[in-house]
Amino acid sequence: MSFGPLERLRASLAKDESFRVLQRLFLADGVKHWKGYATAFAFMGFMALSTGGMAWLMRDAVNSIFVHPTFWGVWGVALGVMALSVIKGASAYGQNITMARVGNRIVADNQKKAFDHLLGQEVSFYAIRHTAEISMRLQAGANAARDALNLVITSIGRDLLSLVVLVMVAVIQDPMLALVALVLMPAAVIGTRKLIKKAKNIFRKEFASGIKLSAISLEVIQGMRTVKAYTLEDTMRVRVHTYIDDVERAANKLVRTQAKSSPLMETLGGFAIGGVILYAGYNVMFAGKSPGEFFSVLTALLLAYEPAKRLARFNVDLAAHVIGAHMLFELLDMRAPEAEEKTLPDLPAGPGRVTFDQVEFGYRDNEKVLRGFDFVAEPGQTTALVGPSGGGKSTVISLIERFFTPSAGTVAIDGHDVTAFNRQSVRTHTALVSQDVYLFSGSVRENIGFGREGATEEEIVAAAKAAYAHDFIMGFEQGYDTPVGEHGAQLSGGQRQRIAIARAFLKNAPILLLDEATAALDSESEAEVQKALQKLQSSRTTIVIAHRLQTVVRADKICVVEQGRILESGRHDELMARRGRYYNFYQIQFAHEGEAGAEPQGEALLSA
Ligand SMILES: Nc1ncnc2c1ncn2[C@@H]1O[C@H](COP(=O)(O)OP(=O)(O)OP(=O)(O)O)[C@@H](O)[C@H]1O
Repeated sequence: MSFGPLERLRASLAKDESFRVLQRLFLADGVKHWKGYATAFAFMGFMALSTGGMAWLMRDAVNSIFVHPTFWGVWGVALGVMALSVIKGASAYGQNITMARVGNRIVADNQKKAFDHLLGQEVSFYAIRHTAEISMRLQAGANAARDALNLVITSIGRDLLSLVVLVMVAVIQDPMLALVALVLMPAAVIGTRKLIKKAKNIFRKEFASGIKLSAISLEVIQGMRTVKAYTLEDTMRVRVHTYIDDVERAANKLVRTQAKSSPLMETLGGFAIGGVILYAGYNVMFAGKSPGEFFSVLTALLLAYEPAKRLARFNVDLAAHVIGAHMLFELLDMRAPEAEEKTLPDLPAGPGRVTFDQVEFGYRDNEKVLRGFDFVAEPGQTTALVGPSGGGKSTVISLIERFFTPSAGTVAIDGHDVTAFNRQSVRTHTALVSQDVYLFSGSVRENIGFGREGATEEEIVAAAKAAYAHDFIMGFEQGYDTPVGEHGAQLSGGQRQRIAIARAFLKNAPILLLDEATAALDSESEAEVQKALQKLQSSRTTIVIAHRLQTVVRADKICVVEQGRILESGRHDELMARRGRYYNFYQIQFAHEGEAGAEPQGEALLSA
């Protein structure tokens, strides 16, 4: 993976980043849901007060049983505790439900926001990032954003409030007694600080290993046929197991680090209770104090124990969520060039004349793929691009689609430089059938229907007929409702291609871009599709890339593309007469036919 998520996280998650991530979370999501959080907070307040009330009642419980036993006193205290427990139970329920609903909304909002942002990214964004990393940021990142907010709210609302109320109860009952216990509290919190840094590092490692694991397992599953065909099971097993072991190791390390806060708190908590028993026992036995206060403080302490423990671990737990939320924010902060240019005007409608003027382009610095590329594709004509593999033919189509932007020169449609218009409007002028047909899980009908929103059943069927797909679709038991499977896996290569052609026909755009669009068809289907294409071509600009010369001999213009330039162009006969590069290709491709100039029948590739 070229991305190196661990390195990026380490570099960007600076010391005060936790604070900034939290601040952003609160401003972006917390404020928006303030009503939900206020409700949850109110429930937590009730929880804290009822908990404090219980501790308070312990004094009366002990005194009314042991010191001044009265019938009504015992009843009063018992009913009081029951009433408080009902309030506490109801508040806990209310708080959980409210927090969960707000939390789920935050996850959904963030996922929508992140997904919309992904739609606005350029094609090149996806070329350098693994699907697993993007989906991890989308899933785990949104969950972490919710968990970070919830942790902060519950820590303040439930734990801190409970602690404050309980401490107040203890202080009111016996200030000295409370003091003895409270001295040890800050020590526990300070003790966990060292653990936080360690936990953050481990979290980062766990995330990075998790991304790698899901990336490699996704690849292996998707490439299972290749794995099996080349008996790569053992190689892949070793690879995947290594990553699983890494994740396991990080998880174990994390648990060890987190668990370190427990003995600290247990010990210090025990010391606090021991101190209270010593001091209070001495007071009750020798200073004549009532045991009620002692029990009340002890109960307050015991009840304070859990929230205090959680608060001491607060920072350690928060570290994980902050790192996750940071991953989501990183995704949201990346520029989304396609979304940003929505303000650019729409490309005006026109016949669809495509021109390239001295276009330079490279995917990598210092590696030019197109060099001074000049090219014209006229409306109503078919222009074919032929030439050796890697010459830059598909790149020409990518530039017309504005998947990439030239570094110099101009790509224009009807004389308008495409970079001056928003990409969506440029793409409404084009219908693309590329080498790798991509079908989405769903029915045949849906997949053809993606060509044009709101297309009628008749239009879909007409497009399928034109693409020579109707007959095989009707051969399926479920007809147009037949599921195509993941990436169209339940169809043959030729069937997938015909569905993609039907989709492009349905789009009915002025510029038709066919990149090896009929390569997977048998000769008979190809001849039929070619006939349909010829009908369509009369009213639009068609640009065809083909390795099989059979598909292009009738083109209005054939351009030979090699090393990012057009070497020669013209009609088949003209190029043959010129006896140049095209003539050579032709000779090589049809060498087995014996004589040059014979009608092409072979399917050899142009691989000179
Ligand atoms: N996304 C990409 N990132 C980096 N380099 C790329 C990318 N796509 C293509 N290239 C490189 O650009 C060059 C031209 O590729 P292109 O796909 O345009 O060639 P082509 O003529 O269509 O080849 P083919 O006939 O094999 O499909 C090749 O050297 C290829 O390695």
